[in-house]
Amino acid sequence: MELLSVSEMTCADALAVEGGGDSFALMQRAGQAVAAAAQTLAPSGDIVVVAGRGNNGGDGFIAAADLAARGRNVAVTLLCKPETLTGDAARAAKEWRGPLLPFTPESLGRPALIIDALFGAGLDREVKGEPRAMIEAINASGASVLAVDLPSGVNGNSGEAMGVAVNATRTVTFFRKKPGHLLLPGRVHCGETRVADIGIPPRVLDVIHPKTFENIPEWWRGHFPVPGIAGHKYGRGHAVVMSGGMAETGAARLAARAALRAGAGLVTVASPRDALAVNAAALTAVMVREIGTAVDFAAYLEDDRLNACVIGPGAGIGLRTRDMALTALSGPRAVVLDADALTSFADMPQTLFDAIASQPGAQAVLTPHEGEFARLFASLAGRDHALSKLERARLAAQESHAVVLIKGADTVVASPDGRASIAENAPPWLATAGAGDVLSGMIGGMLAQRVPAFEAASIAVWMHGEAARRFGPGLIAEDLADVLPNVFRDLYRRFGVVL
Ligand SMILES: NC(=O)C1=CN([C@@H]2O[C@H](COP(=O)(O)OP(=O)(O)OC[C@H]3O[C@@H](n4cnc5c(N)ncnc54)[C@H](O)[C@@H]3O)[C@@H](O)[C@H]2O)[C@@H](O)CC1
Ligand SMILES: [K+]
Repeated sequence: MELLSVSEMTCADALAVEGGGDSFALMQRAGQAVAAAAQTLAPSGDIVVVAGRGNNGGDGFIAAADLAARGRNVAVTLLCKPETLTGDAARAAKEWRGPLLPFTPESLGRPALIIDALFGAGLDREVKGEPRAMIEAINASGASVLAVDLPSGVNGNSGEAMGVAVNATRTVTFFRKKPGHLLLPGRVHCGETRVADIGIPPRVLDVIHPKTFENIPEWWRGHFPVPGIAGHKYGRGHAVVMSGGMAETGAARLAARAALRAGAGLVTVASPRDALAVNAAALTAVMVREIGTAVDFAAYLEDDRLNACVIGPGAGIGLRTRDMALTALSGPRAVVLDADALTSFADMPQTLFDAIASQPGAQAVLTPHEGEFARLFASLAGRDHALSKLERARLAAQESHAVVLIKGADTVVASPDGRASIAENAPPWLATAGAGDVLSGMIGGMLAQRVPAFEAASIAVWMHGEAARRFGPGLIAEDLADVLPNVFRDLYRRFGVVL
């Protein structure tokens, strides 16, 4: 579940070799894993291996030799002259005694399977010229495509397509996935990604200390909140969700209901007077409390059982929301700032960041979508094309001292301490009005249960995606909270919690 950057993967390889391994043996196992995957993907028909000049191509040669030995009809097309290959790739190429075709799109012919071994972790610039024409031909071929390590053209760290990238049916990577397998558009280019064990001992991770994780239950299970048998509702915390004015109360109610479903012991909607009746009429298990001004809010928050606040959904942009957020941040409680609360600080982000930094025990979570991110972190968003979503989230977390969650189909959560998670379970139909309000409420619910901010946000992101996936197309935001009990039930089973 750890994700390794390209340099961390190089380090893992080096540590495995230092620890008595052999780099060519790693390449052999990588090539054999590719050959095994090829057999499953295309049990019959011709195979063409498109090889580059680096070790990715080396893996391709090993796979070609292995598949030929299994009786498959295989040809290799190589980007350079074989005598210019060096190191392990040169050694792998020597094991190949089958046909070597010219590096032209015509050489592809009409195979059942193309093995893409052109570029892997070593891709370091835009793809142009002959490799570009070859990638375009692979994509137009109609054949199944098995990518070795990464679809050629996809940057392993950022998931960006560097000019052009192979559209793979399946990708086989080695030891651990890389961020580029999960971040968009890389994930789409990968097709289905599988990880092969090539004999790198997991203990190398003790030296590397990876800080990027696939957002899956196995990673956060140690922080998943399970109420104890002798528990009290106050033991599960009390979340407060700030409501906007009369015409904008729905978002806060969505968030409040989600906070309760996510497990908060109690949830209160803090409502301005004009919206009190509409909020009260529409809520049952969620409580309502009149809060007009930041002074009222501060007085209310003197009750230290109120341990998590959600401010932003439908809150309105401007001074009132800013004051409410700063009030929430002035004490030892967890705070989720979303939507309008983020935009309210667009002209004065430093005021927000200073307030978070001075918050005792700082457990703040900011949940921008790309537009809100650009308003709050203008300097990072301006360098948009230079920085990946993962890097932007990390830098924003450092700058704001908060956990920063950048939404999308590849939601990234980053902690000021450098850790980050990437989720890939959100279905396309989760992009629907109000889904973000539900997410901020779920994070509030997790925080109320005293889950640390980074894990609270990551757990909520995964459960939110999972709820949407289970409900299926046609989902509206109101449905999400009601699917959560099923998601909880399965997590309890998965974690061996007795129901
Ligand atoms: N390091 C190891 O021990 C292992 C590495 N393995 C394989 O090795 C791969 C990495 O090998 P390399 O570091 O040799 O890198 P690659 O094989 O990905 O590519 C490097 C070569 O491509 C060139 N190149 C990069 N971008 C280009 C572009 N846009 N246009 C044209 N040429 C470009 C570079 O100049 C270099 O010659 C991995 O992806 C994996 O497939 C596996 O064999 C497992 C073990
Ligand atoms: K590749």
